[in-house]
Amino acid sequence: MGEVTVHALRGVDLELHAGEFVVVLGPSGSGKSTLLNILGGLDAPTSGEVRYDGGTISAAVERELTAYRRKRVGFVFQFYNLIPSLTALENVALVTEIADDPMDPLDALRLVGLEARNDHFPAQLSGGEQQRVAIARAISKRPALLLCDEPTGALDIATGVLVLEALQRTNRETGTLTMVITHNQAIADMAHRVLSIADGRIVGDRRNETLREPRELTW
Ligand SMILES: Nc1ncnc2c1ncn2[C@@H]1O[C@H](COP(=O)(O)OP(=O)(O)OP(=O)(O)O)[C@@H](O)[C@H]1O
Repeated sequence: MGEVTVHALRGVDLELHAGEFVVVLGPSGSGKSTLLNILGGLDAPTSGEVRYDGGTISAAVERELTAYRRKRVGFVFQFYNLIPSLTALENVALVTEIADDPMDPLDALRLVGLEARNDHFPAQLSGGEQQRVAIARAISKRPALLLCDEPTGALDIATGVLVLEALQRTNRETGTLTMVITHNQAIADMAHRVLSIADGRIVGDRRNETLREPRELTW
């Protein structure tokens, strides 16, 4: 940034495995979003490599990167980014129409428990329900990787738990590698694996022996 050099990440070395539910914890500015954006092909590292399924994403040309994002990666952000003039089902169908081997959009909504609300517009849904539609949309293309940046950041506990349950169910039933960035330490207890980031470095990488269900979490 002009005269100032910002090191968002410093020598991150990480291997992620199919089917894992990974929570990434770290203070504000520690590099969590940067890591997620690099893994998702939204940002490119200035040095180093990102490998996926035998290929190198960091060296990919823009067209390949677009294909990687479109086919392999689902994104869920803190604010749901639904299209207000489309119903829940149509928001999901927007993605399934351009995917290679998508789910039926109604099946995706069923996975997040919102099948009955399929013809409702975002304004007719609560924040947590909108986030579950965003999850259905992200998983409907059957991504290998589901990247979630503070998915419960804007929600109260009860609603956040429903969103976490939807993420857990899709991880279990579809085997999608799910990565959830959060400030919220409590969420770590439902993850297979917990990464801690501080000052651009991975300072912790542990596995939970026993997992807690989302409804057992409190914060
Ligand atoms: N586009 C950018 N240009 C310049 N600096 C950036 C940019 N994006 C991130 N940074 C800096 O990189 C560092 C890591 O930012 P990042 O957003 O990855 O952190 P974070 O852990 O996700 O933080 P938060 O929890 O607040 O979202 C911060 O110092 C941030 O200011």
